[in-house]
Amino acid sequence: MTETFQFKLHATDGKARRGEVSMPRGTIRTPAFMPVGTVGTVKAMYLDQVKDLGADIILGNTYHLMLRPGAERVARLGGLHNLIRWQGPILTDSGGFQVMSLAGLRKLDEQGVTFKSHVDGALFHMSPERSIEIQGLLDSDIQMQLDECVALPAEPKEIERAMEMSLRWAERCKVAFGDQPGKAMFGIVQGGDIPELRVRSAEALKGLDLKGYAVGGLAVGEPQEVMLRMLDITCPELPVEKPRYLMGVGTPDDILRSVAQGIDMFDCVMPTRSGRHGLAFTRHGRINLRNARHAEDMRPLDEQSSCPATRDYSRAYLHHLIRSNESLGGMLLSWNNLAYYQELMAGIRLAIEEGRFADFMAETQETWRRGDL
Ligand SMILES: CO[C@@H]1O[C@H](CNc2nc3cc4c(=O)[nH]c(N)nc4cc3[nH]2)[C@H]2OC(C)(C)O[C@@H]12
Repeated sequence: MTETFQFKLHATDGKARRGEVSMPRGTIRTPAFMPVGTVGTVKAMYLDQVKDLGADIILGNTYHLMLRPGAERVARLGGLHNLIRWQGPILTDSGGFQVMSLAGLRKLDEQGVTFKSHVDGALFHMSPERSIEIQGLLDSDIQMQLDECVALPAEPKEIERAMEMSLRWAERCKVAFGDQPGKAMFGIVQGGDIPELRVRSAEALKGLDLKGYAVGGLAVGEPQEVMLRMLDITCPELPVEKPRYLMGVGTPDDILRSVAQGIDMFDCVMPTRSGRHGLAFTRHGRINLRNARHAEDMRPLDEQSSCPATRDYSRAYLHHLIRSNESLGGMLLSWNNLAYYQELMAGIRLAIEEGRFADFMAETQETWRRGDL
């Protein structure tokens, strides 16, 4: 832990990076996977479990928390860490993406976004300044700029307009954030699937000398190779000595291939959301426990795992729980999936330290292909 926000690179292997982010609330070992805690909870998990699995940081969402319980209320209650009992770092997304994907967007202009809450239809306006103010009220450790993420495919002119406005909003967020030594505000590279817009966005954000850089506008339905090509173009434009965060990614394969492009931080609802729907991620690939073939299979998901959900419960029981829509089914598979994601991250970090990341990636992908489900 440090009084200020620091990023140190310990090792590189090709473009893959092994580092750590140090902050007053704790140290984040990178490459890192951040479990998503949208409304102040990593769904179906106790945060002690999340920590014990190796997560150093979790994610919260400005959009959801401003609606419920409300940013000023969270501040009155002592901040998000105090309320949810998570003492490590928290990164909060700024709300723009959630407004586009969840709320009833009413207006988007230079001033910000005006939207109707998906909870009760109430009207809200959020400017870049208000987004940073809300993240401050939440006592967030890593705050994201307000940006406009355009769903792909989109017209180049539309992508350019959104990218340029996001740059202007980044400057306003930097001013609003001011100087908070133990915290960080990250810029977000936009530019869709257009290389020269990606480069322009990255270069302009680099000029703002921010503490970290996210790559946004991806994992919005584009093919994996398009996402990877945008990383291949964007990462070289970002400062080597600052952390890089790929928003909303992804599957285990997405993560491996993005680490290979130089990404340090990830978040995705995949392990928790798909766990609640019956999908298990394992060392041997994915298992859909809804499938009737598991109904009498008394094997656990993986008897060699250190995670009780993975080692001690039969597939037959998990199948029964998911088919019966019992809470315990989602709890056990969320536990299994987050355990698998953190085990994958630990394997990635060690492989980079030992200079064998390419072999680790190939072996892991081969194990998934071979299955043994
Ligand atoms: C696989 O999960 C689905 O895919 C989305 C994740 N993909 C994603 N790309 C993102 C881009 C941005 C961005 O450009 N800017 C800001 N501020 N935040 C972002 C957050 C993002 N998350 C999840 O979001 C929904 C709920 C649509 O389905 C999930």
